Amino acid sequence: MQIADIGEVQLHYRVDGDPNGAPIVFANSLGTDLRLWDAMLPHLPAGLRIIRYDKRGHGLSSQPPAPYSMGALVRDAEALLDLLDVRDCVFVGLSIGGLIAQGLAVKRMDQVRALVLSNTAAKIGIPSIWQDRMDAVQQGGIEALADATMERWFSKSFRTTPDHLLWRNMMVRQPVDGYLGCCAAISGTDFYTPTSGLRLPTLGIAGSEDGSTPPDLVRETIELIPGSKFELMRRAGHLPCVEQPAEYAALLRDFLTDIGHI
Ligand SMILES: O=C(O)CCC(=O)CC(=O)O
Repeated sequence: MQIADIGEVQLHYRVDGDPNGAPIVFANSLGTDLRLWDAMLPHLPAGLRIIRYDKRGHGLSSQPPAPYSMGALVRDAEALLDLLDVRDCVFVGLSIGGLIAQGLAVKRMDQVRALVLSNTAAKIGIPSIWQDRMDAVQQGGIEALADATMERWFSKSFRTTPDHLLWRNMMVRQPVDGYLGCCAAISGTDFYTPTSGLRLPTLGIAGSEDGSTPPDLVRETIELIPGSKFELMRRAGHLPCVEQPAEYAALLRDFLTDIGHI
């Protein structure tokens, strides 16, 4: 467990794998912390320097008051990678993590050599949906959204297993300011134009039962980047690295091999 003091906030992060290996960075979704990747990590190939972190307002990172801007979330990732002296990483971003990935790739070509945009889009939802969610949380806490969220996050079959309750618990334990702050950041973000200008190897991953960022939405963003590859994971929801960790890692391994990162 490590903490990076980047001035405005302190970010909790972890480094696993080979400290001298090729860097791969993971940014997780709304309402989750860096344990999102726990089950998938052991399936990754050897020789990678694996970095993951809790974005502001999540996990063990600082909890500044809401709202947050996407600019601040991108700056946090940028500062963490500078602190860890990371260049030419593969940045894997899931959902809001994928928005951070797009923003960082546009800003810091020296830090990011390739992208994995997982269960994400250039624009997620519309402001009225995010406002409704923020209103619900302000009235009833994150608990008020939890059951509906599980239906978007997980496939029908995964929801019949008790495992999904761990993720429900994780969601409702996130700081309210962190959840609200990130909702505001997503609501205010439309990366359609900057992402259209990206020219770097990109893999898109979608889940066939994703109720948050459905496959067509993910595909539309991936197709903005020439030469990108799109993979659909069947019988998976919004968090395929949880539901199908070995299959998810296999997609990453093939992509890392294709681009010569391993
Ligand atoms: O998961 C995210 O980071 C944002 C997208 C979303 O709507 C998640 C959810 O369904 O709660």
